[in-house]
Amino acid sequence: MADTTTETINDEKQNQLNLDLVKACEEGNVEQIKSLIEAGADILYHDEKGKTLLHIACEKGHKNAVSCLIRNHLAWNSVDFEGVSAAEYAKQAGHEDIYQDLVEEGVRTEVLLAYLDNREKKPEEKLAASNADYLQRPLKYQDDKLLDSELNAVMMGWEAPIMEKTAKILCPKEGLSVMNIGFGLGLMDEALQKYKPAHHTIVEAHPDVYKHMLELGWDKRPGVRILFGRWQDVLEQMKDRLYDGIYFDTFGEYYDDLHEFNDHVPDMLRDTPEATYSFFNGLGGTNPFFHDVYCRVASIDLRNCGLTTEYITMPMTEQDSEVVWQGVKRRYWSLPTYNLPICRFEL
Ligand SMILES: C[S@@+](CC[C@H](N)C(=O)[O-])C[C@H]1O[C@@H](n2cnc3c(N)ncnc32)[C@H](O)[C@@H]1O
Repeated sequence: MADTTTETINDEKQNQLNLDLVKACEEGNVEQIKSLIEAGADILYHDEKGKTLLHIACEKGHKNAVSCLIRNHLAWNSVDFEGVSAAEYAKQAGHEDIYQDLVEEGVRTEVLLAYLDNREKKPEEKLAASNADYLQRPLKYQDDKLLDSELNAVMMGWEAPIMEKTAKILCPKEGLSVMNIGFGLGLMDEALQKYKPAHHTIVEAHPDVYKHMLELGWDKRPGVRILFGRWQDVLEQMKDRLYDGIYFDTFGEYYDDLHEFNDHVPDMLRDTPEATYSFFNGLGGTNPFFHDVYCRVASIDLRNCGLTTEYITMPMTEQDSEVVWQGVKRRYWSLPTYNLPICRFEL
């Protein structure tokens, strides 16, 4: 049986080490931080609100302490129990340089992880399980929403200004050739049609959405061709022509899938300075820090495909009211701005 007196002494010693480490982080004393970690202080220590050592160092503006904690494997994306990242603590306290350092750290880690992850995955594992699940679940169109059977919002009407602005950039004049992956509520496709494209391919995988498209007569619209199937499965048909504008906005897929799609874009986008690719930039849509990291990661991935990315920032207000999210399981957007990606061939 363990000796309770010894255990109490050990607990007290551990507590003291942890409190000393908190103090060292508050003071930004890097030498002290290092020696306390070596002495066994808990780098994963957090308070009752989930505030980690990284939050403390960020809030106090101790740049060197932040990098020391990261070098000692404290996660760059640590969040408190309310989901607020350490980087946001830095920003809120006016330490923009630390915020940017953490964005850099996040980008480095994510790019590396994505590379390692992709290298290790077999092709069949890359088929996102959640996309297959999603495609089997029934959908319903309700007011200005498209919902799945678990009340996840596949698409919502508040995104209309994003779709309209993007469509105008993708199809700036009549007679162009455009492609949209993911019909949803048809907001993007309606917006593209306003600019009278000569050719308009729509790729859609969900049978309920496809049925809805046929009911609305999309298959009879001039210049429109519908490719029914997962984009992964109809790539060959998608690639049988070139497009001046391409938009990607699917559901139940991950960043990996977007990344994989990006690799195909140069084969389909017309080789002109105006030809544009864009995608729904919902990555990290409920956390400004993760969103910033993902915007940078996406630009790096696209640069590797020979495309430059510029983000146009749009103020977002429509999705602010609680009423908009009534009846929806999860609020997937809460940022005050939307970063609309414009990706073009590097000249
Ligand atoms: C977010 S909605 C698109 C909304 C659309 N941008 C609009 O303006 O209404 C996503 C759409 O992608 C479709 N989708 C999901 N996975 C897909 C895949 N792998 N290939 C093609 N379409 C897919 C969904 O069925 C859904 O209709």
